[in-house]
Amino acid sequence: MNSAENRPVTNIAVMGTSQVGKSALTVRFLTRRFIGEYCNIEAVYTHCVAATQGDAVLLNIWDCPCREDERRPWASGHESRITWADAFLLVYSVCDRDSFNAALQMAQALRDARRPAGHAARAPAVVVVVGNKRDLQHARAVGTQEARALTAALGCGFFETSAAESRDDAETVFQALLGAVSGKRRGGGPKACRPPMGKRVLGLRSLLKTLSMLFLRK
Ligand SMILES: Nc1nc2c(ncn2[C@@H]2O[C@H](COP(=O)(O)OP(=O)(O)OP(=O)(O)O)[C@@H](O)[C@H]2O)c(=O)[nH]1
Repeated sequence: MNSAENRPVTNIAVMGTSQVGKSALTVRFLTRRFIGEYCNIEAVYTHCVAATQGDAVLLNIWDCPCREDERRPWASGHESRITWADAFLLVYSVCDRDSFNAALQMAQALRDARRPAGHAARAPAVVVVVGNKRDLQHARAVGTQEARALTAALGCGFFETSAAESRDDAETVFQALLGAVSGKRRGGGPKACRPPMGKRVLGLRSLLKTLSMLFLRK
């Protein structure tokens, strides 16, 4: 067994309604870049990160794209994500109240799904709600204090980000998720897990290739 196989693995599902910046945040975290236009592909990115607290972690990030008309992305086909993920990043746009309402409903649905009635309590997932597009202050439709209070009431972490303007916001969010997951795991040992069945697994090299294809298209 090599050292990579001994690394703790953390699975993160990035969810939210369409056009809120799920791919932008994921790509910003993985490459430190904002390219403005993202392929609408569903992919699991595998990446090794040095966690702020503790050793290196192998991260699987499932960027779940959402169709334009899909206002309830948690309503169907999400069971595999719920069982697969250690943590959920629920993204909304601070300029789009519907996307915020959807993120709250998603957080609620995750909480209910991870604690099925009549079953022994299962470890609740780490859920962080992220209000993205903080740079678009003139178009803001969701207040910071309101969002902080409502997400806290659901037991979620909360951040506001700008994938477009900040190089550090995405890093802060993903590191907070990693810290919360490893905090929960302490004593339980690393989880052995794989990318979800049937999903395309991309390393950083494939992601960079996809990004350079996008640049060349422009
Ligand atoms: N101003 C601003 N625009 C952003 C930001 N993040 C993303 N965008 C833009 O918002 C649009 C949607 O971004 P994506 O990352 O593709 O959004 P998504 O949630 O992955 O969208 P789907 O694939 O449709 O689910 C793109 O035009 C991005 O350039 C941000 O922080 N600020």
